[in-house]
Amino acid sequence: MTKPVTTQRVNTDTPLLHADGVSSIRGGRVLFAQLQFALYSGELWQISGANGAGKSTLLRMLAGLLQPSSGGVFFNGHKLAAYRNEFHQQLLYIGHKAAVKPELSALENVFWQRRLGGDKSAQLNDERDWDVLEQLGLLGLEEELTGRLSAGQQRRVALTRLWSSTAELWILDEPFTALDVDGIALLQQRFKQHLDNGGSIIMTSHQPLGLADLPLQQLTLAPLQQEAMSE
Ligand SMILES: Nc1ncnc2c1ncn2[C@@H]1O[C@H](COP(=O)(O)OP(=O)(O)OP(=O)(O)O)[C@@H](O)[C@H]1O
Repeated sequence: MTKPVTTQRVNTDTPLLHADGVSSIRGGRVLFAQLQFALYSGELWQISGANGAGKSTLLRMLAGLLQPSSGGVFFNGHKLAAYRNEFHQQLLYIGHKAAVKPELSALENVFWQRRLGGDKSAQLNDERDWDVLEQLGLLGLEEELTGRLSAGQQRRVALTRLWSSTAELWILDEPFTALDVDGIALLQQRFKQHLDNGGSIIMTSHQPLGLADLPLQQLTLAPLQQEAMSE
């Protein structure tokens, strides 16, 4: 079982997202229990913990992709299940896999990400997509099949969503994976812009983050003595 350890903060406003007493039991193992978590607009949270501690599981719960074994997740004070459409309009979730279509070019991936993100005006070869590719250092690779790009280049294609989306809440599983030093700096700059605009971010990362000018808050899933439980 793991015990949540969070930093202390005092804020009386309604959180943008909060988890109230959530627990996860997977394969008869308690990953976390009675977890309390609240995220407010403009905040950046890092969820850390050992391999298998339940970080991805918690992110998927917070993104409404997985039901907690007990407890609930709330967006702007509304239970997710009853507020799904509004929540999805404000959510950008990127899982730990690259989340790109390998059989499409980088440019096609960026287009489809924009279209599937709800932008009905999006067109293939959109100037905005070229801008995003340029910002991510992907110019010259736009016609390449994404599956043939390197791991870091594929990650950059996946992360273009952070440049084209208008979602308020980003939930990102290991976004820095495979990025080089320049890629990490680019992503940190984008985080800062998003937070300065009042956006919020929850992410996992195994790396200690050098986010000196970003107000990082920590939630650690720490291992406790395991108890056998049924799901
Ligand atoms: N679909 C599933 N069914 C049963 N158990 C699962 C399932 N998915 C994950 N688990 C288990 O839940 C535990 C937590 O997995 P999770 O991916 O959340 O860990 P993590 O903290 O993100 O790990 P890592 O740092 O390695 O990415 C693991 O022991 C894993 O085997």
